[in-house]
Amino acid sequence: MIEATGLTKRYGAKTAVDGISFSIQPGQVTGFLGPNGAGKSTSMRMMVGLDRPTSGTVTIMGKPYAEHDAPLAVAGALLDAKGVHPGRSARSHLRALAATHGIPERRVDEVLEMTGLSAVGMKRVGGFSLGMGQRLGIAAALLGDPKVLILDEPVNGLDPDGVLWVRQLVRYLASEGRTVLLSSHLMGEMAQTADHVIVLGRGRIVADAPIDRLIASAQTDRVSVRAPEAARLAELLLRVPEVRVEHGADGSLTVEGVPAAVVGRAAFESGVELHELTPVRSSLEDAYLALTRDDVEYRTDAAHAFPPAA
Ligand SMILES: Nc1ncnc2c1ncn2[C@@H]1O[C@H](COP(=O)(O)OP(=O)(O)OP(=O)(O)O)[C@@H](O)[C@H]1O
Repeated sequence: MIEATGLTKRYGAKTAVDGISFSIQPGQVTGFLGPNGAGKSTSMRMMVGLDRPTSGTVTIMGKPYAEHDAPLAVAGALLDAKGVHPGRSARSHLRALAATHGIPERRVDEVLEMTGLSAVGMKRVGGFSLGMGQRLGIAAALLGDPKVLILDEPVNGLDPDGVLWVRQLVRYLASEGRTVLLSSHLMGEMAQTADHVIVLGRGRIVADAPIDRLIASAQTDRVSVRAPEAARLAELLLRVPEVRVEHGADGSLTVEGVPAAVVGRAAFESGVELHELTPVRSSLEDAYLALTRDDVEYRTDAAHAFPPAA
């Protein structure tokens, strides 16, 4: 369990984390989401004592991380996969880490095996790909067989196989009763991995909820429709005041503002033939974008970023 109370971090005039409180539960995967600069990494660094809170507290299994006798057995973190000496081999890096924490050497082989790095354990880390570096960072986080895993963008740089591996690994670790917190900007991946999400915006919590509830909260009436007489159907539907209709490049219509039953009835009563009538389910991305619309620090106005070709 990770618990924060009034957790705050200021860097000069900048408030990176602004008095947040939360409780991250064992036995599930919690996703940490938020736009660039929202304060996710700063919060994670404070959890493992790499940054000192300006005020407030964060504890892991009931105590600040640094106060535990065997901290690597309490929490393992992947925060900066580049923080390894490039001249060292993966194995020697992990052996040194194990030795300083009283962890038996056979555990090094176990984590190399778990992360698929056994074959390259003797290779210099400087020659590692981004994905191999991420795997080594995860291996280091797992070294102490910790109760809590804190992973900052673990799938960054991984190929689809690696992304799937991280998903299966963290789900397995959570099923064993561990607490797993991970950040990612990949909403589709997060939707398949997390049970619960905490969304930050400008250092504050904008949502803390089970993922299903968050996605459901973004559900709107949206229906995908295909009809041979699409233009006529659109004209009919637009007579209803709250309806908006978008024409897709593939000839489909997306109808917003009324449920599928209303669209179906309107088509039926007017004798318009339908080939498809599908309610469009909201996604984690829809929910996330709606929640963080006002909290994006570095915004690109798409209309200006991509001017229409002359
Ligand atoms: N050492 C530092 N000194 C000054 N400002 C910092 C420092 N570390 C972070 N910040 C600022 O604090 C804010 C939060 O940064 P943080 O890295 O925690 O965000 P994040 O949510 O992890 O973003 P990203 O998704 O881009 O990784 C940002 O505005 C950042 O510029």
